[in-house]
Amino acid sequence: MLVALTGGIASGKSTVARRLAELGAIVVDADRVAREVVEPGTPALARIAEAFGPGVIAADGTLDRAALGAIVFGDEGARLRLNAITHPAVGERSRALFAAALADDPDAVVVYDVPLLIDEQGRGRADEFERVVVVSADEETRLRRLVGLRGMDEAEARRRIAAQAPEAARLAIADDIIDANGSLEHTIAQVDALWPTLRGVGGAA
Ligand SMILES: CC(C)(COP(=O)(O)OP(=O)(O)OC[C@H]1O[C@@H](n2cnc3c(N)ncnc32)[C@H](O)[C@@H]1O)[C@@H](O)C(=O)NCCC(=O)NCCS
Ligand SMILES: Nc1ncnc2c1ncn2[C@@H]1O[C@H](COP(=O)(O)OP(=O)(O)OP(=O)(O)O)[C@@H](O)[C@H]1O
Repeated sequence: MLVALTGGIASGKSTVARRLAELGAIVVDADRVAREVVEPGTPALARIAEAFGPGVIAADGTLDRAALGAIVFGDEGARLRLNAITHPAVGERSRALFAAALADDPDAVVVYDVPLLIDEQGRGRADEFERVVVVSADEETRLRRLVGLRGMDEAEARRRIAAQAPEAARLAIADDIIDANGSLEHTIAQVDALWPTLRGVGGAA
């Protein structure tokens, strides 16, 4: 079973993914894969340096994430150029990880924690997955978490939210919705109720 877990920034995807892992899922984290594919020496990092200039490479040769973030979250064209470099590499590496997990255990529930499953055109990569779970939280809730819990500057938080598909577009492709506006306990309880249906027992799969 291959499941996509998506949601807007700071909706609570990682929190849900962590719970699913505790319950037995194998989680592949797209943000983490996106870091791996731009490590020093990778073709993607070389292309980023070419496209955005030496200012996005730190003195130690790693990607200066703050510098690149400042460019791409304020400029849609730049963000799409970055996506065009990173997304094929992230997709390829992620698919290899899914295949390895399923080869190891064909009954595994593999969960792909991915913020950008859908794109401006609609379904994006959603059709690659048997189930799409959307973690849903209002924009104001997400903004409060970015500023209050992660210490992000409010303007930066608004720019990041605006750089993603609207909530309605995510909800439109959901097979299952986890409402993450409430308490953590409420979120976890919904994950626990969802899990048997992903395992193919105790409900519609
Ligand atoms: C721009 C970068 C350097 C900023 O790094 P930073 O450490 O500040 O953020 P991090 O990578 O932890 O991402 C945090 C969140 O930002 C959002 N986000 C990241 N990249 C993008 C993007 N291209 N478009 C919209 N939202 C994005 C996601 O919700 C993500 O969970 C980095 O996000 C990046 O390289 N992005 C391009 C790769 C990508 O699309 N990653 C998303 C998963 S495929
Ligand atoms: N009801 C809730 N459900 C989920 N998370 C909650 C809830 N209430 C508060 N939080 C907090 O909100 C934050 C959500 O962050 P989390 O990393 O899970 O989001 P994310 O969607 O993975 O973000 P990103 O797109 O940046 O990776 C966490 O600090 C979590 O503890």
